Amino acid sequence: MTTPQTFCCGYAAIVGPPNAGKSTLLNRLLDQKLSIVTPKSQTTRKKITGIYHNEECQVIFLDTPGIMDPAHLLHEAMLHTTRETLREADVVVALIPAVRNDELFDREFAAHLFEEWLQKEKKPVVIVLNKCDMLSKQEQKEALRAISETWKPEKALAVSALHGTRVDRLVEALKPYLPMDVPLYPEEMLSTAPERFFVSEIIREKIFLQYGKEIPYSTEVVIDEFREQHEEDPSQKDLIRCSIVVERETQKHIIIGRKGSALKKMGRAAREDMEEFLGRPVFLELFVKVRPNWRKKKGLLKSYGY
Ligand SMILES: Nc1nc2c(ncn2[C@@H]2O[C@H](COP(=O)(O)OP(=O)(O)OP(=O)(O)O)[C@@H](O)[C@H]2O)c(=O)[nH]1
Repeated sequence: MTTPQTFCCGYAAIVGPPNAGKSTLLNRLLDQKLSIVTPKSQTTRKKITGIYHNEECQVIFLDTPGIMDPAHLLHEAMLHTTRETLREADVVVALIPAVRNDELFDREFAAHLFEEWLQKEKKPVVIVLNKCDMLSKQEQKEALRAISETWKPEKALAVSALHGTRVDRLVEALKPYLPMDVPLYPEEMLSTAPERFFVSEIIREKIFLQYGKEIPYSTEVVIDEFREQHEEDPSQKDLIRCSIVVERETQKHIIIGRKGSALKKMGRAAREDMEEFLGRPVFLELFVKVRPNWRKKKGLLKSYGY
């Protein structure tokens, strides 16, 4: 039986620079694709809660948008999300990617993360040096030593989120900083975000994967209708109607492609993933809309949930 004396449960925020592997780590920890992963940076725009369970603890992970210099209002809203998420956390996972050059990791970023973000919040910090598959054992040790000596986190460990190396040790490292409490969520629950959120994230992922240059960054995905009808009538598929919002007409043409071919290809890939995620058939309708400069407009950002 779980009692507050034997069980711990709390919030762990995952922070780091864009492309550090935060989403990959979250998906690996939960053994499920909850957060979108692409080789491009800044794919994560909103906070995603993933819930990890074992016999001794429940860790509610909060993924955050990557920390970077804000270029417009959307970036500022993303950084605001990161700041708010840090405040909610009992413990912080600071994800620092290893790099294969003379520095082993980005020292300048790590200094910025600690000095401008983490020291102000005064939360316990576990440093995770991710992408350690890119470094030798010796280099990993050197990097961890340099990090520990400079910023004195509660703990520092090297993992590879991509390959799953030492990811299980992270939960052990976090446990001492979680309050003793009963689980807040039932065991079968992997996230508090609704299905429609994951559906829009799947479309965003496909856009990031298929289109180049500024297109993914100028795009927002809005679910206009999510009609769950398959469960009641198995001859029907669930209907998902969705708008892809871009900033310019030229972007709309690129998204649609010649005779609709690009949109069709992207829609097919998204629908296949959605069906796998939801475990039921989906009819997906996509519309492309132009909303000039949506990333700079407060009202529109708000209506998109930022
Ligand atoms: N070699 C290596 N690559 C990794 C590892 N973890 C993540 N990656 C890659 O790094 C890229 C970025 O991963 P994400 O998980 O999307 O990174 P993120 O920090 O969530 O990115 P943002 O959405 O920009 O905040 C992807 O191409 C991943 O496959 C790792 O342990 N080793």
